[in-house]
Amino acid sequence: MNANSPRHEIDELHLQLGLLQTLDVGLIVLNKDYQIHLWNSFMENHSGLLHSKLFKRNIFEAFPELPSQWLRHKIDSVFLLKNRSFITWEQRPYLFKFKPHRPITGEAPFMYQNATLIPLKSPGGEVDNVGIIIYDVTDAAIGKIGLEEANTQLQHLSQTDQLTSLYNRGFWEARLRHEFDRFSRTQAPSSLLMMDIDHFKKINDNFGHPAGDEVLRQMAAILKDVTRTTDIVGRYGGEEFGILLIDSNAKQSLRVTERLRDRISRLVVKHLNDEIRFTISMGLTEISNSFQTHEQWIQLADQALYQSKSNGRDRLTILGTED
Ligand SMILES: Nc1nc2c(ncn2[C@@H]2O[C@H](COP(=O)(O)OP(=O)(O)OP(=O)(O)O)[C@@H](O)[C@H]2O)c(=O)[nH]1
Repeated sequence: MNANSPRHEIDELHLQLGLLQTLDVGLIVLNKDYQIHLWNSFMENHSGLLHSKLFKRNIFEAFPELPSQWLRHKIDSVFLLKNRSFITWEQRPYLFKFKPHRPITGEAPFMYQNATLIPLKSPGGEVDNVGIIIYDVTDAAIGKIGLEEANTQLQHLSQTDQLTSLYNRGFWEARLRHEFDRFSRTQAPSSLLMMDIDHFKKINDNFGHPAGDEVLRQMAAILKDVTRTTDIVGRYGGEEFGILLIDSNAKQSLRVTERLRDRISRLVVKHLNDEIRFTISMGLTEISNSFQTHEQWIQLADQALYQSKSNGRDRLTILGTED
């Protein structure tokens, strides 16, 4: 038989496809009408549908759940451009919703898949068929997703104060520095509010450390409550907190300090049989071009807080808005 005869080509193709049948990947061959010409044993095993049942059926009719418009477009461009095309699980977790089958991937809800679309050329250079190879990448995908989740959790832990769930000092100060740098470009006002619970040591001494912790937690919850989600709330030290009020000048920030004083004055922290009331002192400073560094901004707000303390506590002092 002539090596280039159609009969020989088909035999050759069958030989190759026979080999591919044994591989642990899915293989589908489609013609230009999206009719299935090959559905290998991997696909049979995972779909529960035999090649003989699917032979010459339009793949989009046989699998209406496929993203038909998108996949049709992909297949068409492989026919047209005669180039390979790739689909990764990160783009779409799967093409065919198969159950995961490996014990290690017990937590996977389905088989994650990568796919390669290959133009199958006849010796004349025509592309009459497209092969789709489906790879089971569930283990790799689950590993990567797990790693990303662990990283997010780690990142959260490294930014957050355990007791109050506010930003910890390091992260809060980094955000403040960022805002300070941004100000030099935008000149958008922000204000820094530093605050401290009055006579907190007495709360610990009189009611115990766990009661003190509860006071800190409830104080933190109020801080979150009276601020916008864009404001940056942090625990600066033991019983000292800082809030970066974004896009608020000192005058606008007074609405927050008033709300805060009102909420704290009505707060009664119940712990065991005790009812704990407390007050806070505050220092407020609007950002200014006169600061060379963000530390100077913190220093002035801290100085304002210190003045509130030395003038009798339970009050607000504003410093540094005259320029
Ligand atoms: N319960 C509890 N106490 C803390 C924590 N961190 C710091 N403290 C306590 O906070 C207290 C701070 O006391 P001081 O700095 O003397 O301030 P103060 O008693 O609030 O007095 P003024 O600030 O002058 O009104 C100390 O007793 C610390 O032990 C914490 O995480 N939990």
